[in-house]
Amino acid sequence: MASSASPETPKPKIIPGPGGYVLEDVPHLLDYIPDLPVYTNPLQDNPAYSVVKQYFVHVDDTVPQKIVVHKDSPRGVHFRRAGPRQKVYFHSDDVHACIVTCGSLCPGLNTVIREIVCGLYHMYGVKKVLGIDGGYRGFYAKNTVHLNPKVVNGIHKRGGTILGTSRGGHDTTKIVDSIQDRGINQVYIIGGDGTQRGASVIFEEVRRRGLKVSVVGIPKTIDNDVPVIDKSFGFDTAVEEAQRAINAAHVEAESSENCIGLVKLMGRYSGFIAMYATLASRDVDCCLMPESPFYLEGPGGLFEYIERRLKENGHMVLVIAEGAGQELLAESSTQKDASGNKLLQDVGLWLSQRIKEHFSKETMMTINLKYIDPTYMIRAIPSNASDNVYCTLLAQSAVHGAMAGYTGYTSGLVNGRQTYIPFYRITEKQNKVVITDRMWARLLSSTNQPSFLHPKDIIEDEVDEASPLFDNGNCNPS
Ligand SMILES: Nc1ncnc2c1ncn2[C@@H]1O[C@H](COP(=O)(O)OP(=O)(O)OP(=O)(O)O)[C@@H](O)[C@H]1O
Ligand SMILES: O=P(O)(O)OC[C@H]1O[C@](O)(CO)[C@@H](O)[C@@H]1O
Ligand SMILES: [Mg+2]
Repeated sequence: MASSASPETPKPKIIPGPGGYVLEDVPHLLDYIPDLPVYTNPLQDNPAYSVVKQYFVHVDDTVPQKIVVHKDSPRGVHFRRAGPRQKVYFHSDDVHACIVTCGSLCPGLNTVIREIVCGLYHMYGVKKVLGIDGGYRGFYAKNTVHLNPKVVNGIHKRGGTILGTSRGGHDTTKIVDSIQDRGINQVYIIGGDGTQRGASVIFEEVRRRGLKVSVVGIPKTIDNDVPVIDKSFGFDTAVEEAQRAINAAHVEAESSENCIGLVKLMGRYSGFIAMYATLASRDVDCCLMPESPFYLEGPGGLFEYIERRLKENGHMVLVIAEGAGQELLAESSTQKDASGNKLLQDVGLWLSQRIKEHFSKETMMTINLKYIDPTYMIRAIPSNASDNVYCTLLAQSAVHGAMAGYTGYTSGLVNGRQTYIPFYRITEKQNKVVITDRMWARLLSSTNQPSFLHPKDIIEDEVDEASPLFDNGNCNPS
């Protein structure tokens, strides 16, 4: 169904209220297709929900972005609370949904696919759900697969994505042509920051064409670099799996004299995996991340610290995120992957080499170094129990929002509540570890590593820049 849409780029829907309250609302199909037929939500007749008090989310329910406030502070930015609405804008028989997974693998992708299919089927009676094969390019260059609860049963126990995924290949016109030609009216797009940027331009094109199509993002990434949300699904599982590599490094290091266990972990631009794996392990003596510059030689440098730790303890464990210290490598790479992400040099191998050279040439100390790079092993696994529950809630929230006619949003957890976040808030920046925050101080005090920084080197981050993992008082109460 098409209508006479206004061609201009949609403006953010900012709704002010008393006391400095601001709702950063998400678009609705009614914004550009007036007079849409409205239906009663079929959930009201679903026996599973018959005893739930106030099952439907109140139209005015919103969730604050910041929950730590002062008594005089303004009420601040809020997002629309996710969940089922009393009225829906799709008749179940008319829904033709599709699901696509893009970017790299992440534990939980299959769980989200499963729960979107089952949510649509069991909660709303929707029978037509297509899986798009192989990421964005699958819309126009690959086959599709029909999904139903039987097809997706049990897939949450498997790593990877049953739909396949890819980088690159985002051609907005071809993708929206495919959506239009196939009569798809709900598009569920699972992926990281790049994917959400792709979803945002698909939504804009859909809106420009005036199509009755809800475009919904579900944020995934083990790197946790998607802003605003508490954390991305798969992160927890990846951190848990990284413990196995750190444990092995510790066992090796403890077993030989002057032994260094060095572990490289994923994290291209953000060091969350390295930081959380370090904090969880307590066996790590030093954690290096892209957000915290370091140097090797001289007073206060890494070599001096390693030497001290070996003399004190006889062994040590180092964790380095793959994006750390890239500026120190002689040749920094200018190569990019198909999506435009920087392809990095192997900082783990480089650091191993530099440490070995330093101790053989500059000191009388004989060292042992055991290098472990678990690479894809931390993400090519099924999600753990906590991520599985998280994926289920994200997927169900995504479905409720699309059925209620919302579009152009990412389904995300903010301060422990499911919300709908407008795409522009998700795509405007990347989430990074804030090294002026207490959490980094906690890490420094747990490892006793040097900070490699002087207070004068630190440019104050604005309070709003702080990562939700630190700032929201939920995942990591300060
Ligand atoms: N600015 C953009 N506009 C349109 N499409 C984009 C944009 N950035 C990335 N994409 C598309 O999104 C898809 C996934 O992007 P990318 O490979 O960067 O992974 P991601 O979603 O960031 O996940 P991760 O980084 O966790 O692997 C690719 O198909 C890519 O072409
Ligand atoms: O080799 P691939 O599949 O492009 O993935 C590598 C990247 O994926 C990520 O894990 C993001 O999921 C980055 O940390 C890493 O650099
Ligand atoms: Mg990314």
